[in-house]
Amino acid sequence: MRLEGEHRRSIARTADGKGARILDQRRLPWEIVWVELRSAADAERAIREMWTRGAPLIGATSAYGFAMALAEDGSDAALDAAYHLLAEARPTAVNLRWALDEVAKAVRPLPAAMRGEAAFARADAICDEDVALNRAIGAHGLQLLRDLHARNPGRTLNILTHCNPGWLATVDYGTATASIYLAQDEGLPVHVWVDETRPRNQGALLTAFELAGHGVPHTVIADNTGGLLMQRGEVDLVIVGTDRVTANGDVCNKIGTYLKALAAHDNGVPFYVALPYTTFDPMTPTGADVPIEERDPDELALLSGPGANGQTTVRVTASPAYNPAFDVTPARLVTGFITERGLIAPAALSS
Ligand SMILES: CSC[C@@H](O)[C@@H](O)C(=O)COP(=O)(O)O
Repeated sequence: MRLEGEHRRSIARTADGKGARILDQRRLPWEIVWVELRSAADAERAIREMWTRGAPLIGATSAYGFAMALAEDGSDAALDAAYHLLAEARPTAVNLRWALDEVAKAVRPLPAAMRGEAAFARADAICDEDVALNRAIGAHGLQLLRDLHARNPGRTLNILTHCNPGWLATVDYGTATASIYLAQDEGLPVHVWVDETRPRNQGALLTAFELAGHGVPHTVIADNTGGLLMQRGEVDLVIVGTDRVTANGDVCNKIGTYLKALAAHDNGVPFYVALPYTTFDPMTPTGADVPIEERDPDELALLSGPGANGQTTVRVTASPAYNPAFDVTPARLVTGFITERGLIAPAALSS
């Protein structure tokens, strides 16, 4: 199953302009189901329950949710209530608060009756900008891939990624995947090792779906496999996305990213983080200061998927489970940040 078109747009305004349309990512890759969000409460639920996810897309969804609330009631009280409702939907991705602040900044000076339309316009602009940012990140990452390939032109370039840093996590292109899509489009031989990304399997379900849709050769691996592949020289570089990079360059991303960075460091494999400026958080000093989301242990204890008679769920442990959703990779393990402005060394952030 695939979605066609250069611009796949994982979020857009509904036809009547009063809501937002998202893909229900809980059902991918088995079914493509678009859902209409009609209120801030709908948007908050979709973010909290991960119908929609990925740092930039969470930001875009919250912006539309905020706009829906303001279209209904543009008063200061309604503005503050919607801001807080949405800001608390998920704690780790800084893009959520960034997008809400952008909308609030745009509408606060306006009379209540004008705030709804202005908020929708700002949300649209946030989405358009996200596409442009990812496209620019992709262009810089592509140059990096070309340079690495030129060192060993006879070989396929093996890239390892974690979680879903793709167009499903953004409005289009993705952060880490943008350069991979551009490389594939220009005929550079690439192959992607896709970490399954337990417990929610964003790699096995979402990244693999995206790469297949774009015709990129890829292989899903268990989360524990990357170290072995790196020792064997079968990974040329790692590119991941991020939910927040703090002032000192620490990288908060999906749980398991840190272990990949350690293995990459030990094996001399370059470890890159792709992100737009909206994911930098200069107000938070270090990764230790980032709130790490803890999710329902049943996400770990239960496995679900399509069975012979519809959706099947099985329990895979009889013991208590613990499910922190993100970890922190220290800046010292990061080779570079791939941004819309080019490559940035972690040391450059704190200098
Ligand atoms: C745009 S990519 C960066 C991250 O948002 C992505 O890798 C990630 O960790 C997403 O986590 P999720 O919990 O699925 O929202």
